[in-house]
Amino acid sequence: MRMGEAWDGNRRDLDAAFTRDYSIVKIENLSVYRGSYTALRDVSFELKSGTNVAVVGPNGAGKSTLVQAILGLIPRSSGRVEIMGRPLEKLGRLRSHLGYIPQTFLFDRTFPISVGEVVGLGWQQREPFSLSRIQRFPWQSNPEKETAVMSALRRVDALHLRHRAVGVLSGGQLKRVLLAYCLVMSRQLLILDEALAGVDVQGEADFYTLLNELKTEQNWTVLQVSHDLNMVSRHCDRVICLNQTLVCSGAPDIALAPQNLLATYGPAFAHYHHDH
Ligand SMILES: Nc1ncnc2c1ncn2[C@@H]1O[C@H](COP(=O)(O)OP(=O)(O)OP(=O)(O)O)[C@@H](O)[C@H]1O
Repeated sequence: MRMGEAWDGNRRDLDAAFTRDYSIVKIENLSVYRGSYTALRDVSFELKSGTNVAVVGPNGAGKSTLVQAILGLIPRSSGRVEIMGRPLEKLGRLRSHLGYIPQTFLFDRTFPISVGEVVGLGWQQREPFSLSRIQRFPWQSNPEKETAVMSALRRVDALHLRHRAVGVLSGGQLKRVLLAYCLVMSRQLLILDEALAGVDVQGEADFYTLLNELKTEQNWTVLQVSHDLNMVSRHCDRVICLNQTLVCSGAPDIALAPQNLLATYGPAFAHYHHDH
């Protein structure tokens, strides 16, 4: 049973998504202009259910642009994005099955909201169209939600932070809390955009281990932008090398082979590789 199992009118789509080799994301000929600049050109790939896929590439390669286009946060110039078998524009309530942890999570650190309350924001009722007691009196406590929040925080080893103000958390603690926010409801796809930037080496390794455990338990498909090729090669199933266009993709030992890294990062990589 997946944590935070949710009611959804699109049950058939979800059942399909639980089976292996189901296509969670399908990108066809995606191009994105940012102003007059072509940030992404003619990118196509598919993500299968239950895989942990990294997007790597140099600064300005279009990695965040790709993630934002998949989430529908920025417009596409051309091409098609399908999520769970549906065009992005027709995702409807299935959108709640996407979890996203951005590169930077900017908020007012003096805002008085606790960790438990933040995670609770990710929880939704099972029957959204019925006027339940909770919807009529949203300030009243909801035992189902409390249980879901506690079990998500426990799973990311952050239950002890539950009553702490979110503004006082360290970078690593905040990332765990955001992961709990994603975990409190059933999700299919988790997108992380350099989510571990600024987290120390041990924290990063622990987070990757936790992410892979959750991927197996929850059958999450994970798409993560990362600059840490070492972590990527150890923890991801597939790697997509991007530099404005898709340079290559495949298992880490193939995609991260020196000739592919040279094609992705250019001569600067050759110097780096030589010096280390
Ligand atoms: N809002 C914007 N307006 C105009 N150009 C932008 C905008 N955002 C990004 N760009 C440009 O699009 C290109 C791709 O940027 P993007 O942030 O997707 O790269 P990235 O691979 O995520 O880089 P990094 O590794 O540095 O985070 C860059 O040349 C960037 O300058």
